[in-house]
Amino acid sequence: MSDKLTEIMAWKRQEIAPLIRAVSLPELAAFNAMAPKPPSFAAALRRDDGKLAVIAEIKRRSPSAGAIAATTLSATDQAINYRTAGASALSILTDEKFFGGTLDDLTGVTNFFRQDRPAIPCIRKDFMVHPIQVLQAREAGAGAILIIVRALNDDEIAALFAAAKFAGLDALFEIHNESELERAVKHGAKIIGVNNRDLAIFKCDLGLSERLIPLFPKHVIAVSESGIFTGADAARVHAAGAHAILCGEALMKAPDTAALITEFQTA
Ligand SMILES: O=C(O)c1ccccc1NCC(=O)[C@H](O)[C@H](O)COP(=O)(O)O
Repeated sequence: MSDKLTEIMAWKRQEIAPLIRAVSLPELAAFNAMAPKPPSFAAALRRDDGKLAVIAEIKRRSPSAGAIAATTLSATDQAINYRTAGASALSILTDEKFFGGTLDDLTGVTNFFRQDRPAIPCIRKDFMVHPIQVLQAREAGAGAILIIVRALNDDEIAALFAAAKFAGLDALFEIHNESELERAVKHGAKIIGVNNRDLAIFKCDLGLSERLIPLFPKHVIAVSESGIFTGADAARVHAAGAHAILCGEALMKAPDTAALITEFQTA
């Protein structure tokens, strides 16, 4: 791992160091029992009609694209736009340094939608390394966390996944090659996403989803992430077996969000 992800992970470990304390599984379970239950992320990704579910990402900037939206963009306004346009779930980047997001973005969005039915689930999109971030995600109303297989050792993955389960959260395992897929499956992942973006050179290749998704165990929910801009792109990964796509830049910049989501869903 010698690329942007290495730099981000090094920063993340430094950023959360002052917050770290032991977080036990009973503590997470107790919090889960008393907090309002978040809508199921996993359930939202399997559509009854067989169409692609769209996880719409709120992303103000990124290392690969630079500025995507104004720093002043309201995450809640963007979430309302996505929901109205037909998104099945939301991905909310909470990393500030590289993506311009905050945990408050996530809290604001989940609070806004708390009474809405059907509820829309949110994933906390951040670089998770310690169960304290899982507790933060649950407190902020997320329904899922991200586990980037390549960035973590097996003990860290096991600790994060156990924390997520006890906190009542789903986990999206992100992979980029066959050996990472094998590791995700070994950990019992139920939702696996192929990141089409090579984080060393920032190039997206949908061929990666086409290569890896057909290898997923049948019970796993398959997500294709990054570099999806058109209905034709969505059709490629749908044909490969994706249940859902995770899309940021294209949706953030779309002049007509509903039209693009419909294009993705009907691909
Ligand atoms: O997007 C980046 O530049 C990036 C760089 C380093 C680590 C992660 C990165 N992206 C995180 C993501 O997973 C994407 O935001 C997500 O898949 C959506 O991608 P896109 O639709 O291409 O905006």
